[in-house]
Amino acid sequence: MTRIAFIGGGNMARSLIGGLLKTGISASAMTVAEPRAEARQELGRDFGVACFAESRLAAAEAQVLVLAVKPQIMPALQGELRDTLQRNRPMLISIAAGVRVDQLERWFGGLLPIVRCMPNTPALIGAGATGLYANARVSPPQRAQAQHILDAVGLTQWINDEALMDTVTAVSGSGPAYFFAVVEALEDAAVAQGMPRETARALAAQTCLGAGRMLTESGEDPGELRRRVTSPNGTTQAALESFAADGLPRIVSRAVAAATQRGVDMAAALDNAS
Ligand SMILES: NC(=O)C1=CN([C@@H]2O[C@H](COP(=O)(O)OP(=O)(O)OC[C@H]3O[C@@H](n4cnc5c(N)ncnc54)[C@H](OP(=O)(O)O)[C@@H]3O)[C@@H](O)[C@H]2O)C=CC1
Ligand SMILES: O=C(O)[C@@H]1CCC=N1
Repeated sequence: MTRIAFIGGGNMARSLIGGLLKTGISASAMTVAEPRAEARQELGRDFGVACFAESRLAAAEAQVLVLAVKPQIMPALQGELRDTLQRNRPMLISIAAGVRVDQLERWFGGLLPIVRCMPNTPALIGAGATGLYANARVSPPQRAQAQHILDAVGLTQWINDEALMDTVTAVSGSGPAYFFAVVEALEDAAVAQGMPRETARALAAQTCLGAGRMLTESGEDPGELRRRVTSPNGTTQAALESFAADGLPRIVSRAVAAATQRGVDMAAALDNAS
């Protein structure tokens, strides 16, 4: 039985643990390191996993360590995990935004198999999207193991060029927030026209779900699906012309560029600090 230790028991770790339990992995195969006593209690109660205040105790028997702390915390883990890593040589799976494989190798050891990945919060309901990148030390079985862990919470895509991991973060890692922001704006627009907020929310949220399902289930091009909604000189055309006049593609591309750059900058800040 492969033992998996989560270092950090916050939102993303909870999503992954919940997903893994649903695939049939036993709670006894997982441990969690989490400094907050209340969070440890909740993890134990909700998932039946053993929780520890100290990372080295959670990691002691693990073949796979999922590093699920905030990027700024990552360098501090090296002291806590040094002995365990030297003894067990586990595979590391980092989910931290921005943090590069060469940084992980520097902090935790260049000989370790390391997977850098970027999931997203819909992982909580098994509808996540994750990009994964592996260093040269990751063997084919370890690659399959990492994919199995992330497959438990949704779709996975291997990325061959690590520089694109910041793009993954900007597109699907942060992406759920963009769609929530669009739903908020749609809702506000409907309310401004006199619609009750609950009605506006229900219509906007179901439209988001329906459009997403059409896209993923039909396999059709989004442009084609858009054209099918758009009657000549109809209401959709009026809205899309307004979007075009306001420069929607440029707005989106600038936002994705800003998120990508923030990932790069977050990693650079860690270079300067560590
Ligand atoms: N939220 C998102 O949408 C996504 C986040 N990510 C990445 O996932 C990572 C975790 O994010 P998220 O789950 O949202 O964050 P959370 O803050 O919810 O979880 C991180 C947890 O790690 C704990 N922690 C802090 N220091 C240590 C330590 N030394 N040892 C063990 N645990 C520690 C924190 O405890 P305490 O609260 O006491 O500090 C907290 O419970 C981040 O690196 C983020 O970039 C990736 C994809 C999507
Ligand atoms: O905002 C962030 O930095 C994290 C990474 C992707 C989603 N949330």
